[in-house]
Order: sequence, then structure tokens, then C-alpha cells
Amino acid sequence: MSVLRLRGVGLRRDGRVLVGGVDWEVEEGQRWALLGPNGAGKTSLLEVASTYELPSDGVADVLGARVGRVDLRELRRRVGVAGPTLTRRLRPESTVLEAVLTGPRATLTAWGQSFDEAEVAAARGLLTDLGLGGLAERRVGTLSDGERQRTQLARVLRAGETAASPELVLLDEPAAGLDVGGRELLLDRLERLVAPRALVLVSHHLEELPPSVTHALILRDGGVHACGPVDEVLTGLVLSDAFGVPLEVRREQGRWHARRAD
Ligand SMILES: Nc1ncnc2c1ncn2[C@@H]1O[C@H](COP(=O)(O)OP(=O)(O)OP(=O)(O)O)[C@@H](O)[C@H]1O
Repeated sequence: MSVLRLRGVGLRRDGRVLVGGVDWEVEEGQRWALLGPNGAGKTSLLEVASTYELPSDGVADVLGARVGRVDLRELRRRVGVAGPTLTRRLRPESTVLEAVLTGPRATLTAWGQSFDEAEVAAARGLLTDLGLGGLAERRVGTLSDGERQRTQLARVLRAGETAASPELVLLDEPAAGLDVGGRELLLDRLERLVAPRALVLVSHHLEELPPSVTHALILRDGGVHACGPVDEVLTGLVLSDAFGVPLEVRREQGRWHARRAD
């Protein structure tokens, strides 16, 4: 069954076409990497998929519901999003720890709720892995943009580890701003996410993709350049063409590496 289905989707802003004519179907159990050069439209497409932007053209079906025809508040509760422009829901007065603890309960405030030791330990462990261990008691409103993004990421990941997981998880550059240790811990976390029905991950670097990624969509100039199973799409030929640089792609023990071809 399709979790996300875009048909002829376009998004225009200020008279500019950000994405156009996108056909894309994400099915139950799939994990997608969304790649493409700077400005290709990755974030814009994710905004449509997350229902935070209505398509200017075409139709978007998210979790079986046609965007524009259903109550978006209800639909958004079922979609977990984290990324630079998608961190809109955190309450400034919540602490970082509360923002993560309340993720699985899909509430925005910890007011009137209690959390057991295991829940607190799990949330703290996630914050430590994402380099936010020292900020657990800080108010969200005092965080830098990068810290707020990682807090939102921790919230979505925490929910994704539980039975209350969002059904569709959309992550825009989740490894951005993490050091190499943090990146590896994040990949480990992503591998352990079991509950979402589908996951989409925007990234600039093949090294940031977890081995469990099954499919890839490459955008270029707002349109689909390549789309399909990872081993068919993440090749030197396809990526060299997409990025306009001769690239060599290797896969070892599930992980990808890309470098300029000699
Ligand atoms: N409000 C806007 N008005 C006009 N153009 C916009 C607007 N927002 C984004 N754009 C442009 O749309 C294009 C696609 O942007 P988008 O952020 O979706 O690309 P991206 O693939 O995520 O880029 P990056 O890899 O650099 O993060 C870019 O050229 C960007 O400058």
C-alpha cells in the first residue's frame, strides 16, 4: 500500500517553479534517500510530503488522504518531520528533555504528565547521542537554530522507537551539524527505528545513508532525475550526471561512499 503518492506535483513560490512534474510513490516498508544538487528542490518536495505546503500543481496523497481535502491537523499528527524549515511545532517554554519525552505521546507540553525512569533514560540517551546531553534542562526558546533542529530530530526519533511512532517519518539532512561520532550514532538510531511505515531522508552525502535505505530519488532542477531501488540509482553514472562531476560510487557492508572519479 502506498504511504505517499505524488502525481504531477509542482510547487511554485513568488512565480518561481521550485519543483515541477514530480511523480513519486513511497510504499509501506520502504526507506528512501532523497538526494540532488543544492537548490534542486529536496526541501520543497519534503514540505509537500509533510503537508506543510500544498502543491501548486498535481495531487499529493499522504497516508491515503488527499492533501487539500482533509483536516491537515489530524494528518500531520501521523507524520513525523524534522529539518531546518520543518521545526515549527516545538514550544519555546518546554525544556529540551520535555520536548523529547512528549514525542511518543504527540503532545506539545509535558504539563500534567508524568514519565517513568525508563522513558527519561531513553530520552536522555537520545539527547546524548545527538550532542544535546548538556542541554536537556534548557528551554527550547533559548536554543540556536541547529540545536532546535536536533531537538526536533530527537523528538521524532524517540517517537519512532515506540509503538506511538509517526507512520511516515521525513528527515531533512538529519546528520547536518553532527560530528563523525554523532553521525554514526544517528545512523545506528535510524537502523533501529522499527515502527514507521516509511521513512524519507534528505542528504547531501552518501556516507550519511543508513544501510537499510531501500530506494533513492534524485532531484535535479526541480524535477525527477532518477528514481528507484538504491542499487540502480546510487551509481557513478547516475550521480555523475545529476551532480555534473565525474563521481565514483562504492558500497561496502551496506554503506555508500562517493568520490571524484580519476
Ligand atoms: N520562497 C521562495 N521563493 C523563491 N524561491 C525559493 C523560495 N524558497 C526556495 N526557493 C528556491 O527554490 C529552489 C529549491 O529550494 P530547496 O530548498 O527546495 O532546495 P534543496 O534541494 O533543498 O537545496 P539545498 O540542497 O541547498 O538545501 C532553490 O533554488 C531556492 O533558492
